[in-house]
Amino acid sequence: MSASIGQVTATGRIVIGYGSESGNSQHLAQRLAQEPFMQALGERVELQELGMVDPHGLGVQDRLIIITSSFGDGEPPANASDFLDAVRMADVLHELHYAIFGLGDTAYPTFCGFSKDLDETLESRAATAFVNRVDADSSYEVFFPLWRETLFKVLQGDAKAGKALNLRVMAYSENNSYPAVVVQRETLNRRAPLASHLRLDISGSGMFYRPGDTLYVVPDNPPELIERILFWLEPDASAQPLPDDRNRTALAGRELRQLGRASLRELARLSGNEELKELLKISQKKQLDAYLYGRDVLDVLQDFCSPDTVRLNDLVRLLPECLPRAYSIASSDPDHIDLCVRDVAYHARGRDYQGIATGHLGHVQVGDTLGVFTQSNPSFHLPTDTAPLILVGTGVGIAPFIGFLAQLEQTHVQGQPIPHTSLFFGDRHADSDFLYRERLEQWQGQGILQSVVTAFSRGDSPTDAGGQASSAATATPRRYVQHAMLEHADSLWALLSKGARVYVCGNKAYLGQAVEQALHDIARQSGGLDDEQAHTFVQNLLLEQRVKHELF
Ligand SMILES: Cc1cc2nc3c(=O)[nH]c(=O)nc-3n(C[C@H](O)[C@H](O)[C@H](O)COP(=O)(O)O)c2cc1C
Repeated sequence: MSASIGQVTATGRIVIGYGSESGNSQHLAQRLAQEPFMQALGERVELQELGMVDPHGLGVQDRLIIITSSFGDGEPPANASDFLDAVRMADVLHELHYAIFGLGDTAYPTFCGFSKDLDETLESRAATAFVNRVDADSSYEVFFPLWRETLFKVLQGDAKAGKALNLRVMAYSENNSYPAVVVQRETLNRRAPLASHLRLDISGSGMFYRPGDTLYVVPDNPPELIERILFWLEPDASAQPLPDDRNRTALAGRELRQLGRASLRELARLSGNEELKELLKISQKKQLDAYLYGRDVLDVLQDFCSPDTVRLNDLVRLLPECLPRAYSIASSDPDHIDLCVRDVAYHARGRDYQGIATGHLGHVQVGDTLGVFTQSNPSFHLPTDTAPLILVGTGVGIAPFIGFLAQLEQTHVQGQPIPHTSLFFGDRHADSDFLYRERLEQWQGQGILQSVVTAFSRGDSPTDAGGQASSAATATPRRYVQHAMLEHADSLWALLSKGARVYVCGNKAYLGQAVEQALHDIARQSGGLDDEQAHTFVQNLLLEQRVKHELF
């Protein structure tokens, strides 16, 4: 006999079984048990380790809610394995009604292996899923409230809601990338190197991301580079297909730019070149790095090898597969991924060079397809509290901040509080390189972004995106974001004193250090700290992860 409790029409017992190694699933299970609609059911809600649940002990009126992670090679957590064994041993469990929320990590080949296996095994024993299984990765905090709402609806009697739920992260990877279609392409600046905003359609892919995450693009090598290498290998045969045409095609999928020691060592062995062998000595690491900077495999072949010692099939064998390239995601929309990509093109040693993936992305057009997969980057996500945010980005390092601001806009539209946010943006020329200026001004107008301070290094006067002249009316020809931060030392100190977090994205060579130095100087100048105290202050910010870097 069913009984109506509060708004929930429940029938029998509700057993929440958790399988957890490091506590995430247990914590979610406890939170679920504390939900008012569960609390209203009183003693009929039971919270247990999943391994303690007897699948035969649940009647047709009862509901089993499973929250579990996967471990090892898609194995159950220790406190859940007995349940899987019991289900496997059962002939039929047709009275059993269950819902599974699986936690996992797409970095593991058997993503949510245990929860998927459990779902399949239960189904094979005629048990009934009353809500579709959830496969969550680090997104679980986003999925959990959506799943809880669905559970609530189903327990109220809306059975269809459980069948309509679709919260399954798909685990794409280098070997299983998602073919995303380019649906928009816009040039963001007017001076080379050009920066572009690309929008990829991922609707229906099961790919899930959060602003701050990384998109990997599986690139195609530039055809001109392949042709040049083939010409170097066999100058006479480049016009006609070679006998080993498969190797020719295979070369297109090999890593031609980021050369590892193993490949170089093999080239040194084949060529017998003493100079290359010398460069590969551990003591020559700096010299090797300096040599490789801006060079590719064709340079190495030309500089150290001869075509009679290195053949096409050797190259195909010794070079690894083309490595996917990482890009910060510049959006917060479940159906799209936006990227902000700058051309890498230069002329050196009589040749035109292109970044491998960036060259590829530089040419893709609307309608083209790119092989992509995402990687979660939890240390660069927005926090859940409303402590102020200080965003410091240079060039295309603004990309993740566009994603953050889009996320804050969504939060704001939902009527929830958002943090006080300041952006410091640096690039070269104010007249051509103020990436996303209009969107930033719009966000300022909407009260989503409180201030934008720019630093254009090539002699243009800095302005506030809101139109106000910044305090640095007398700009020096090389004014960088760290200088702009110092000009706003007092307001930044006030924000830091309120617990602000600092997100830094841009050039690996100098930005991280420059911002840390700026924070040190701000602590001295506006916080009145001495040198040692300022040093400790910055170290603490780093230790507490209140300064977060995404440098490339
Ligand atoms: C050693 C180790 C192995 C893991 N193996 C898997 C795995 O095979 N498949 C998967 O999806 N997740 C795997 N994970 C990720 C966990 O399932 C994920 O971190 C989950 O949120 C942990 O939840 P818990 O704290 O409730 O155990 C593994 C994590 C660790 C630390």
